Amino acid sequence: MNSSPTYDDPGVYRTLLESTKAIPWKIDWASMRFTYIGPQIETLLGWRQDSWQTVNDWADRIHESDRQKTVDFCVAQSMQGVDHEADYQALTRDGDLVWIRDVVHVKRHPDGSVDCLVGFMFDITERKAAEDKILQLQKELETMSYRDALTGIANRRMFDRILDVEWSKARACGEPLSLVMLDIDFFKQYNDSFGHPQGDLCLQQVAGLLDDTASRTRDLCARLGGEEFVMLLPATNAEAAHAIAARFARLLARAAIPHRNSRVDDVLTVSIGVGTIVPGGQDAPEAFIELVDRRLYRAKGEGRKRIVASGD
Ligand SMILES: Nc1nc2c(ncn2[C@@H]2O[C@H](COP(=O)(O)OP(=O)(O)OP(=O)(O)O)[C@@H](O)[C@H]2O)c(=O)[nH]1
Repeated sequence: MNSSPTYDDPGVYRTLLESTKAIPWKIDWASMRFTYIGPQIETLLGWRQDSWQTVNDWADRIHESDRQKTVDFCVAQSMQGVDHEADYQALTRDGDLVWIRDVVHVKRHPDGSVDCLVGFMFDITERKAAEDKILQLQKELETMSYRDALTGIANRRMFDRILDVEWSKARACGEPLSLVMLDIDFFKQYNDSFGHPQGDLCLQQVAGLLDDTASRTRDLCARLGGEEFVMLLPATNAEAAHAIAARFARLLARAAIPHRNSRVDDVLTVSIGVGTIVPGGQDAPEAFIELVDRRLYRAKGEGRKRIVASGD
């Protein structure tokens, strides 16, 4: 290996190159051998400077999950004479991994054929770790922004998104889509008699029962806000939707959550509106939600603790 750089003023350039954190290198294209690599490589990866002889030494020290695609990419770009950058994980002598960004300039002969490659390796481990952290946080944030913080089930935002998707699917397949909307009866009085923290626990319990009720993979339970919940039931006809609403009411009755200040029972009850639609060209999800909501409020008006599944 010839480790002396071939520059006009080797002394100055050498000092500059070897004092940067980036690691300079040069590969002769015809022989595929390193003609130079900065001594800093030993500090970064542990491999001695004179152990970098051929491109195979470079390829062998790339983690196997990145090796083939990095080598293929760099060779293809170099053959086309295109400057390029490659990010990959390099293996240190101790078996650790370091993220490297290799920035490569392709030097060509006057006839256009490749003469040599010159480049810099940058240690981007910290940057990658920060990027990974940001991605992870973004994912968490996205998940959180679709979940109701109190109950852990989907929130209104998620419901709106899924409804859009299921609506299109139902329209395309001519399938029925059902909604069960429910609201706890006299929940203000529940909070007043048991306190807000107990009210929160009660909402969590109701959410759990909803989850138990609508168990098919495409079913979605969501908290729309306050003490109002919804079950979105794809490929479910009116009869089945009514049966599911009734099943929830049964599960809630079995849970027998005491509610001494309710005016309809001595346990927690709900009022429920149910609707089913096979969406056609003119139908809009908003109008369907409003219809089911009106049924829910009719259930309230007609005495609560009941299911209304028909009428406007
Ligand atoms: N504990 C708790 N209470 C909530 C939450 N969100 C809304 N509420 C309460 O739910 C109650 C809803 O009251 P209303 O809209 O009057 O309804 P209601 O008392 O259930 O009466 P009806 O629906 O007519 O049977 C209010 O007292 C709100 O403070 C929450 O996250 N936690």
